[in-house]
Formats: sequence, structure tokens, C-alpha cells
Amino acid sequence: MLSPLRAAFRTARESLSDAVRVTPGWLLLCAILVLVQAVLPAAQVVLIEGLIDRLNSGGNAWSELLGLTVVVGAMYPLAQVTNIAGQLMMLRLRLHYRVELARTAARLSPSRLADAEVVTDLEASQNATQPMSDMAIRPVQVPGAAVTSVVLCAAIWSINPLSGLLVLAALVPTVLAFTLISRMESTGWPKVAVHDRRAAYATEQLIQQRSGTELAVLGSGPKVADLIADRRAKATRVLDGMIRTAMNLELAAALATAMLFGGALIALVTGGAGGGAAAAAVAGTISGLNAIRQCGYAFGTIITVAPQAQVYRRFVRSVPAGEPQTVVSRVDSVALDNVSFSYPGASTAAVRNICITARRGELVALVGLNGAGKSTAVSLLVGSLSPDCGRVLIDGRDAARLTEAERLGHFGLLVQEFGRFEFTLRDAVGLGSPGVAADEEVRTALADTFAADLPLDTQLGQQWGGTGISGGQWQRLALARIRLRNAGVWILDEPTSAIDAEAEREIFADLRRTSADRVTIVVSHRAWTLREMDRIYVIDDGAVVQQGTYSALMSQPTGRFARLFAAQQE
Ligand SMILES: Nc1ncnc2c1ncn2[C@@H]1O[C@H](COP(=O)(O)OP(=O)(O)OP(=O)(O)O)[C@@H](O)[C@H]1O
Repeated sequence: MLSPLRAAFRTARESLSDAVRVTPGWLLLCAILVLVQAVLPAAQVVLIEGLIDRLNSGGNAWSELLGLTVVVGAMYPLAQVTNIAGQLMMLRLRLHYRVELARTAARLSPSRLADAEVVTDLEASQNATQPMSDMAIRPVQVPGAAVTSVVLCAAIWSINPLSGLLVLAALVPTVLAFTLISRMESTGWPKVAVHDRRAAYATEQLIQQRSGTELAVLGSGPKVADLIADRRAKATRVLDGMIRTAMNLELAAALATAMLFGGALIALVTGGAGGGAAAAAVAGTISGLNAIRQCGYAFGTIITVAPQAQVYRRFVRSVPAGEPQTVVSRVDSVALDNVSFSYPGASTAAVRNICITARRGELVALVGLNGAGKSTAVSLLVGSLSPDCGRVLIDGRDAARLTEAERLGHFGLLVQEFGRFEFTLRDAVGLGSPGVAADEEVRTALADTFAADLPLDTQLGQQWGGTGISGGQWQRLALARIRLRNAGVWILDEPTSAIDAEAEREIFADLRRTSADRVTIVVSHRAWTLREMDRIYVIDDGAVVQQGTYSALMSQPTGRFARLFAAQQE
């Protein structure tokens, strides 16, 4: 029972410190307004008691009436203004959390992005930003309501101690109910997040132009819609269970509170208080009960948001502060030195005792059947996977000694699933460099491509009212990013898979022409592109089974390479 309470206190403290940093002005205003409101019910009790005593004694009660009018009249507008100030504070905090999360996601390393748990945590953190900002005013309301409760209880206590005690005890059922609700939600929300992520992914497939068109042509959209419906239904069932349990607990708490309230009233009546005191105590009990419920509700909201807030904060803290990446333009060699690697849970190694070396000025190719281990070898080189044994060498030094950012700075990597970034042409190509890319650099990177003469402000992507471009053209832009980056090692995984034969020839001729100052590693399935290579590594079932130039490998007709590419000989 203690841990949800501890989590709630921690969440309240962290939420307050976020508000102090992000929106101190609105926080201060909220705090002042809440404190002013906190004393109003007590003032109301004093004024009612005074009014009734004055009336009973036949005296002039105008000043009490005026005071009561001001106090009661101020309650509603003050509550409204507090509400608006709270909303403005909430807006600023939501912006802060969303930006913080985007910046955190931008710092995720390739290895962490491959971890399903990290992506689920990211999704859950995204869902947490709204409730976290919505509850930002609660840590202010709790002390306010607590002040009200304590002052009122003290006032009632002076008339009838048992009533005061019962009013104070009315806090317990609400806090208890919310504590139990929070326990349940802390296990329920992660399940909802998993279903939501699956549903969001399937929805993306339906609405993304490429996958959506494929599904429409296949007439299979409804099948994906069924998958979405299934996931949404599962998430709804979890939520349904949570809401029902929460409702039952809240009802039970309300019933217990009503009984305590009744008990407080009975104690007052049977306690023999005088007319004015009894009337004031009854009014005070009603206000006190309200304040206590508010306090319980505000605290309960913090308790229920705490599990989500904890996921958010754990995730944000788990990603180390960003280390700026510096692109290393000159690299003399990279190598996999006797490297083996198995994916978690796999029965066989994806690569086994692999030795691959590529030096500056060389064009090196990795070839092999689907699933042979080429992409795994590339991931090991750039560091998104770590070898089980063996070493990755950059300029002869163990790459494991470099930080992730230092290591990535050596590479320009074009992956098979290259990004189709629907930004402006300038931004889409400028992403090649971690720094700000000058327009001339972007233009140089785009030279000899379809986009050479397009304005750099051209918006890409039809869904934004921009230019739609072909698959091959997207790949040219991905290549332009590698050019702009100008890292010492270029790793191009099927760099021309979507590009026509003529452009492919130009690209490979260009690679050869410009290869002197860098290390170039290409994964390719096309025989003719391999003729240009200084060395070809043939990978089969995770092991290097042959290496040599195209002609040397072809001269071994029974070798793996010749058998792989015999049909493609021109
Ligand atoms: N994330 C992963 N988890 C588990 N196994 C994987 C993972 N990625 C690849 N594999 C397995 O590792 C082996 C090597 O895969 P890899 O992607 O390196 O092959 P590849 O030669 O690049 O294939 P392709 O030519 O199709 O791109 C395959 O058996 C594959 O099923």
C-alpha cells in the first residue's frame, strides 16, 4: 500500500519542480488563488455563526451579511480564474513534455531503437504527456484543500470534537480507493500501451501512401482493419475492466464518506451545540466534506497518474544526454576481426568468425543469399550490434572503445529501408549532416540527380500538398544525404535497388571515380555492379566462404560466387 503513496508524493514533487522551471509565473498565481480559496470556507463558518448570533440577539447583522456576500460571491469567480490559470500552466507543461520526449527519442541509439521494450516505453511515455500535464495543478490543490480541511476541522472540533474527527476521517476512503485504483492501473496501462502500439502500427500501414495503396490494390485493407479492431478491442477490454473496478471503488468510497458525514451531523445534533454554533458547524461540515473530497480527488489523481509519470521519467532518464556527433572524413581502414554474433534466442549464429577488411580507396562488396548475414555484418561494423566474440577495428583500434556517437561519426550508412523524409528538399538532404548544411553543400550533393534544379524549398510528399517522387528518386535523395555527410566510410546496402539501370551505372561509375578518399562497402545482388569492386566477400550461412575480385571468383566455376551469379553474367 505504501509504494503507490510514495510514488504519488514523488510524482507530485517532480511535477511541481517541472512547473517551477517551465511556468513559474502561472504556478505562483495558481498557488496564491488556491490559498485564498482555502480560507473562504472557514470565513464562511465564522460569518454564519456571527450572523445567526446577531439575528438571535436582535442586533444589526449588515456587516456579517456583506462579508458573507463577498465570501460566497468570490468563491465562483476565484474557482474559474484558478481553473483558467491551471489550464494555461497545463498547456505549457504539455508542450515541455512533448518537446522533451521528442528530443529524448532523437537521442536513441540504433541499438536501443531495435529494442521492442524501448519502443513500447516511448509509446507509453507519449500517452503519459497528457495526464501528466493535466494533473499539474493537483499538487497545488492538495495543500490548498488540506489547509481548508484542517482549518474547518479545527473550527468544528471546537464545537464538537467527534464531528471534527469524523469529517477528517472522511479523507480516508477516497485516498484508499484511489490508491487501489492506482495499483490496478499500474499493471493495466502497460498492457493498453502494447495493444495501442500494435493498432497504431497497423493503422499507419493503412494510411501510408505506399502500403495503403498496396493493400487497396490487394483488396486486403479490411484484413488489416480486423487486426486493428482486434487490438483496439483488447485495449478496450483492459480499460473497461479498469473503469469498472475504479467505479466500484469510488462508489464504495463515496458511500463510506456519506456515512462518516451522517455520523458527523448526528454527533453535532446529539452533542447539544447552540443554534448559531450548530448551524455554522453544519455549513462547515458540508464545506469541509467538499474540501476533503477535493483533496482526496486531487491526491487520487496524482496517485493514478503516478505509474504513467514514472514510465515517462524512467524513459527520459534512461537515454543519456546527447553527445554531439562529429563526422570523421578520413578513415584508413575498417575491419571485422573474427567476429561472431547470434541474435537473442536464435539457435544458430547469424555471423560466424567473420573476417572482413576494407581500406581507404577500396571498393569492397558483400554478397550472398537473403539471410546470409550481410546486414548483420554491417550492423556489427557501425555498432548497432555488439559482437559475441571478435573485434571491430577502425583504423586498427578496437571500436568498442569509442562512444556510440564517436563511432557513428565515421560512417555514412544507406540502409535498405532508407528514409523517405517528406520535408522540404533542403531539409530532406540536409539530414545527412548532424550540423547545419549550407545550401551550396545541399546543391553539390544533389548534382546530377533529378532534383539538381529543383528549388530547395520544394516540399516533398503529396500528403502535404508537395511533390510526389518515385521510389528511385527517393533513393537518389538518400544517396545525396550520404554524399553531403562525406564520412570516411560509406556503407551502401543495396544502394540502387530502386534505381533504373542507366542511373545505376552512373552511380557506380561515380562511386569508383570518387572512391580514393574513403572506404566504400557495398552490399549488392547485381553481378555487373561487382565488376568494379576491388574485393568481394561471399557470405554464406553466416560465414565468409570466398573472397577476391569478380574475375578471380568467376574463374572458380564450382565456387559459391560463380554459382550465385552465373545466371546474371552479361
Ligand atoms: N533482428 C533479428 N532477430 C533475429 N534474427 C535476425 C534478425 N535480423 C536478422 N536475423 C537473422 O539473421 C540471419 C542473417 O540476416 P541478415 O539480415 O544479416 O541477412 P542478409 O544477408 O542481410 O539478408 P538480405 O539479403 O535479405 O538483406 C538471418 O537468418 C535472419 O533471419
